[in-house]
Amino acid sequence: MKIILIINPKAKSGQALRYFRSVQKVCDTEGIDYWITKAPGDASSRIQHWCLQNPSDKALFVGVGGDGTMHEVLNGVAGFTNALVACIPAGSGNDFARSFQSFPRSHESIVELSKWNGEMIEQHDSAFYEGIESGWFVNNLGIGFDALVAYSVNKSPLKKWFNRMKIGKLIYVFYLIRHLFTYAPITMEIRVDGKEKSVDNVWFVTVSNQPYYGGGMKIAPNADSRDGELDLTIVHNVSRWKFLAVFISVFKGNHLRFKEVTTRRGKLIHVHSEQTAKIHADGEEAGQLSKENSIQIEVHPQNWTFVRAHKYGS
Ligand SMILES: Nc1ncnc2c1ncn2[C@@H]1O[C@H](COP(=O)(O)OP(=O)(O)OP(=O)(O)O)[C@@H](O)[C@H]1O
Repeated sequence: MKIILIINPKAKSGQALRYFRSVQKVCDTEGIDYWITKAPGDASSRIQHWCLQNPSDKALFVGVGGDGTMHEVLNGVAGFTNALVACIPAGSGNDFARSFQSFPRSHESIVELSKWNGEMIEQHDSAFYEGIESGWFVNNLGIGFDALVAYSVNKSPLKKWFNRMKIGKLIYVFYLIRHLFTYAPITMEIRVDGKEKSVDNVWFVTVSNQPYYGGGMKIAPNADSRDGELDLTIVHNVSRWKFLAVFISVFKGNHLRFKEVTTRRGKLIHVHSEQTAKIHADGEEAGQLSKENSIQIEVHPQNWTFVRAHKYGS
């Protein structure tokens, strides 16, 4: 079994790279391979290439970065039975690591990984989305306001500054408030396992495979990546000020008590709108909804293998 660290040098303004430099010698001694990604998308394509070139070998791909890095690792291993996944969280939000027991950023983690004996394996669900763009996600996919916030955060020149001040997670709140007073909610037709409903004044719909997003907000407290279903959270018909209250309550997962928050659960989801809305998958840009297209999201139960750490690290 090969163990390969996938290091995103851009994650949390270089945190992943700094960690890797501190353990590079241990990797060399322990026989752990490493790839430093060269650009967005590089991790997925290199993993796919490795799996195709080595069909009779197995590899454990350890993402060293944030949720964008884990999103790329998952898109790389999808469909390959010779690839497993682990995580050393080194990003700004690290929502993946809140639900999937990851390795701490330590020298010991590298040693533990090198001695890994095939135990601590778990099967988890992921989901495939198809609209203008298509791909896999493992945390959540959002349409509407939350995608707009995610786009702004990803493009923001302020991200470095927030990370340097050690308040990286607050950048989501910053852009939330910025867009709060200008965002125009839209009507969406939402079909869950064949049951369709038209919902007016939707701020956003989030489809979750695990509870967390946006750097620790518990958007779908009941989501479980092993139950073969996706959890929808729909925020609609809410005034701007109440929306702020709803959003603040998401940090603790208390938003479900608001009548403006509807939840549904299912395996196959379609969303359509006559108006445009941005889409994110695991916080990464994933196209947009418009009247010419819809998006379909389908859960694929237990289709990837995770190697968890003995102790939690985030
Ligand atoms: N070599 C690279 N150069 C530029 N961007 C890269 C490179 N490798 C990966 N990326 C991109 O970097 C982006 C950010 O990575 P990631 O999400 O892991 O870190 P983060 O934003 O700090 O953490 P989080 O998503 O947990 O808040 C992702 O969109 C990923 O595709």
